[in-house]
Amino acid sequence: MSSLNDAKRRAAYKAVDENITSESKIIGIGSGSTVVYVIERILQRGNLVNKECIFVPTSFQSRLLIIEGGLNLGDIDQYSKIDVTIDGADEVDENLNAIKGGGACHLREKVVAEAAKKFVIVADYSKKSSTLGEKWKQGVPIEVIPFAYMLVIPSLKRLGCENPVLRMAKSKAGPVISDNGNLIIDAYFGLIKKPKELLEKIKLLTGVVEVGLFVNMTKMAYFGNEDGSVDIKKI
Ligand SMILES: O=C(CO)[C@H](O)[C@H](O)COP(=O)(O)O
Repeated sequence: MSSLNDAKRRAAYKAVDENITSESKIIGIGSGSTVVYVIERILQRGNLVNKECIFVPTSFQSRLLIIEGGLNLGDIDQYSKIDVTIDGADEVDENLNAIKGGGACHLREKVVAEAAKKFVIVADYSKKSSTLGEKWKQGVPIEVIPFAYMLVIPSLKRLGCENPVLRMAKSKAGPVISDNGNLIIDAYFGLIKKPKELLEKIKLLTGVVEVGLFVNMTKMAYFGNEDGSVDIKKI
């Protein structure tokens, strides 16, 4: 296994071991490659423990992971109070603010994170930074209503992004379509010194559904390191 995948797995395993306790009955499951290891660890706990729990997905991908693992699937409409949500991130700063949405799932991820008493991030060492925008140069993922994307692009330029890019699909002609039927614009703003301010400004643009800036939401982050250790940061 590559050192990056090993780091993801170690972070995910530790986060599951320390945060999914016998009290955790409703559990939010994030999206992305690190979350695959979260499910792997949950399955290792065995059916006897897992059958007492409901798992709420944040995407088509995590819904499938839950179903394929034989876990109890729940929807946010039924379970709007979640004990703990564990998710990955594209970049995490020293205050545990994060950029998310590299997998275009940040709308549902934010809902499931906000519904949780505790939101925990799992990531490898490459995601840790002091200021957002330092490592993740692809830009802040912004989910927009298809009808409005041509309006949102110039608005993002006015907010300081030089080159907002409509995310294009890799194995399909045309744009990435989110699980909610929307488009994704990636907007790089350089170093984001004031993430809350930027989030509020983007959120106010007509046509924007959700912004992949998670500000003041994360309680704990687990970072797998190259040497096999895991750094834990708490707020
Ligand atoms: O926000 C996300 C998806 O929308 C993911 O959590 C984020 O992209 C990190 O993914 P990975 O664990 O594959 O690095």
